[in-house]
Amino acid sequence: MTESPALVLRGLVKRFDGVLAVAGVDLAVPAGSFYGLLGPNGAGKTTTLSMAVGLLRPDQGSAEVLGRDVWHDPLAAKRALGTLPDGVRMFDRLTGPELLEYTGLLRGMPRDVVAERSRDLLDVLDLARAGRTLVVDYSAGMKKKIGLACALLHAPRMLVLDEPFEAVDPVSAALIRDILHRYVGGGGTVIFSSHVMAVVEKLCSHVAIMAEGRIRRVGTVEEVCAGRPLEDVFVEVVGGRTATGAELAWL
Ligand SMILES: Nc1ncnc2c1ncn2[C@@H]1O[C@H](COP(=O)(O)OP(=O)(O)OP(=O)(O)O)[C@@H](O)[C@H]1O
Repeated sequence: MTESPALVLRGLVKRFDGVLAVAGVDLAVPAGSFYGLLGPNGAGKTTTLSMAVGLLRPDQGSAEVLGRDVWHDPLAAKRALGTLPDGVRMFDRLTGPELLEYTGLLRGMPRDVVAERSRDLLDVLDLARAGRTLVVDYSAGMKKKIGLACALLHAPRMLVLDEPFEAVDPVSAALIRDILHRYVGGGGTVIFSSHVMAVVEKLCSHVAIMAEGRIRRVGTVEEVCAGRPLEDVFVEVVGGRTATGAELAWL
């Protein structure tokens, strides 16, 4: 792993209706790292990753992918990027193969390369048997997988994935882990958000824990955990809540 950053976020701030969702995020993701972004619901992970990939304009701050500013040089930055956004509508009135073809041609890829890679991705991600089913009729996990296939199609050097394991069955999750592991082994860089501590602990070289729009802990997994389970560190950082038994007495 080289230490020059593949993704640099500087002072990112975002407010929604005056409410701070992201309150000044700085992050340097080293090239060749496998980076996990953790945080409780509403911590600001999706907002941060959306600003990092050019989907949401920050109120302040900047994002750079492999040296290209996402907002000043968007084409170059996006060429180097594969993204799996959360909750962004796909062109889902297409079949999986049609969506991949559309995505590849939009990116200016040769038709035969798109066709070959699409076949590979649909096979590996077990989507080939969905046949002529429209993406709108896919299950939630299948939608994640076709989104991941679209992100990988142009073989980008950096992947930014929002909750890639959400709603995905255990067999597919293992498959996605293998694909990402190989991708990083081949020199790619991944940052992904997740709520699954075990996945982050097992896969990642680095981790950042967000809460209330700020990065609270950051470093290699060994540094952040210092010999403790990641879940314990996470609960300590974000502040755990336990039910005392008095709540929901009516239930
Ligand atoms: N489009 C929006 N309009 C208004 N508020 C928003 C919008 N998007 C996000 N927020 C708010 O910003 C905060 C951060 O949300 P965000 O989706 O980034 O969190 P998250 O860490 O990804 O959460 P989760 O783990 O639940 O997906 C939340 O308080 C959310 O309500």
